[in-house]
Amino acid sequence: MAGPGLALSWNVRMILRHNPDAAGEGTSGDKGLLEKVGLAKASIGRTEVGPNRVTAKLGLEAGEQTNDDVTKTLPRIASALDLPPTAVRYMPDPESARRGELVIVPRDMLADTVRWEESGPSHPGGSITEPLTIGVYDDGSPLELWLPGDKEAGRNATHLLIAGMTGSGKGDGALNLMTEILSRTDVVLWLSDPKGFQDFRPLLPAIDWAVEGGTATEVMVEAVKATITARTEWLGRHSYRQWEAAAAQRQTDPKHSCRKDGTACGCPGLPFHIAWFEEAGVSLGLLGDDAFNSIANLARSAGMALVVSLQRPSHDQISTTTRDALGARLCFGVPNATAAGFMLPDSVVDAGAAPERWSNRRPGYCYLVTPGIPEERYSSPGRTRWFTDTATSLMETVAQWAVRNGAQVDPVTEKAAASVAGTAYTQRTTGDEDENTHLQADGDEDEMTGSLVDPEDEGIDPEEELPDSEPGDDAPMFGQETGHKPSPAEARQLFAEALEEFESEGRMVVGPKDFTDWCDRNNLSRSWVSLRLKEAALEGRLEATNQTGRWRIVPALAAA
Ligand SMILES: Nc1ncnc2c1ncn2[C@@H]1O[C@H](COP(=O)(O)OP(=O)(O)OP(=O)(O)O)[C@@H](O)[C@H]1O
Repeated sequence: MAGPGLALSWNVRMILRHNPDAAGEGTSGDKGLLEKVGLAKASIGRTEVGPNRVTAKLGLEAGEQTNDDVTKTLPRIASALDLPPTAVRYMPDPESARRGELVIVPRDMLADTVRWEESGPSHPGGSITEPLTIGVYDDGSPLELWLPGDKEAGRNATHLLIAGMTGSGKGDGALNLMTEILSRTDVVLWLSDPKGFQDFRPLLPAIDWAVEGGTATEVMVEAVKATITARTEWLGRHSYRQWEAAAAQRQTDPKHSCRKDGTACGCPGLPFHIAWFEEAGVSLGLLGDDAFNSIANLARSAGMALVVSLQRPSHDQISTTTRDALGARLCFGVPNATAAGFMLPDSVVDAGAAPERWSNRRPGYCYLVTPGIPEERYSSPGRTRWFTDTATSLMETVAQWAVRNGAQVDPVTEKAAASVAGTAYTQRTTGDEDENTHLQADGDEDEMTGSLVDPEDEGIDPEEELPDSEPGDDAPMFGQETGHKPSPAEARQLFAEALEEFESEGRMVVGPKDFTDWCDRNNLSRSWVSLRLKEAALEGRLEATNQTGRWRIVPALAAA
């Protein structure tokens, strides 16, 4: 039975308000269309028409063609219908190699930019369990995601990987998400941003801990590791199989008591926790994939999510293992199909997703692959909202609101972070104090790009006997008096003082390179420092990190 609903091209034209008959195509138009694109023997079944969406069941001739053939013809279908390539998608039926559904979204509803301040946060004062709305899909429905899991909704907790090339609108996309997070009442945010909070400055007051610079990020990662353990333990003790909104509140339910006698314990709640690593190519390069990986795998059961943003989604920035451990992806325009393939699952690319077609010409356009959203949606483009200068004052308002009404860090997370980061955490400054005193642990640009092991130190054998420095070995070359060479006991004392000084400055991860000036001042060699660092680790003053030659200071000052 042929009805008007059966003709794809007719419906597409109707939606676009073109006169269907003018083109000489009525309900019989589909045959011609399919023939033109090389699918002559395919048949179109039930067709549904929405305000800006036509979906049609497609059946291919048995044994002749497969769903892959349809995928290949998508650009030609778009051409035949005179639509942009991203307007046509195909969802293969997982049960059949020759059936699927063609989805056509004729009008690009994303072409008009939407300013963020026109709508502002979607659920101000709500819970992080409500959807985080970051824009719209091309059919006008909300573009949203969740970070915490929900057993009843059948949704897993996830981390998020955000990628896009310069100018693709990744920065504004991040602001959409961050303003959503900060307008909820049961979540705490930590942020590492090597770009000096360029995009996020108005929101800083609401961020519990914000760091820039390589060493400070290392410290934050060490703190995240420690909090994972403490938080998982807390959730277990309070009988939560995974984090849920009730965990963030004071524990008044006997079902979630840590007391043996089964009465309500009244413990303070544990807000959801997000650790956000901007331009993570830098931090990943510094920290190594393994460190990130292990964190990503364990954090989800601790009521924590990682948000990781990357400019170049490729193997040299992040391993496939880490990428997969992160789960959800938000992909803005990318330079080429390889980058798209790295970010999006094959099935999503096959269904028509092609972020390389936008590159940086369509800022804000993105694909979102995330738990809780039906897979058919993954290949639908969305657009995040635009942040202009006029958004700043509303961002500041959101931040001020969050300072008063948002979640405070809980004692469990706070203690675990302080036990590792010491004063770097306990004396952290927030944006509402002094903009210029943010923890910039080293401010050393070089440090941001390369290995943390100084090339000069790479060859050092830590097992080597303590070398006797030759006189003059460490003396300044010109114009300064040859300094006094400290005795071994003095040297150790100076070294202990140096560690205390690093600690008081919040520089909680150190290596020989950090002692360069100190060596010059004290007439001691870097190889002596390397050995002394190792000894200090044996004594418990330092602890090894995942990076060779980098040591974490075990806080003494915070504990005192
Ligand atoms: N949804 C949007 N609609 C319209 N313009 C947008 C949108 N999102 C971002 N833009 C604009 O596009 C340009 C690039 O955006 P943005 O700076 O966020 O890109 P980016 O990917 O973060 O680039 P970079 O990595 O260089 O910071 C900016 O001028 C921004 O205002």
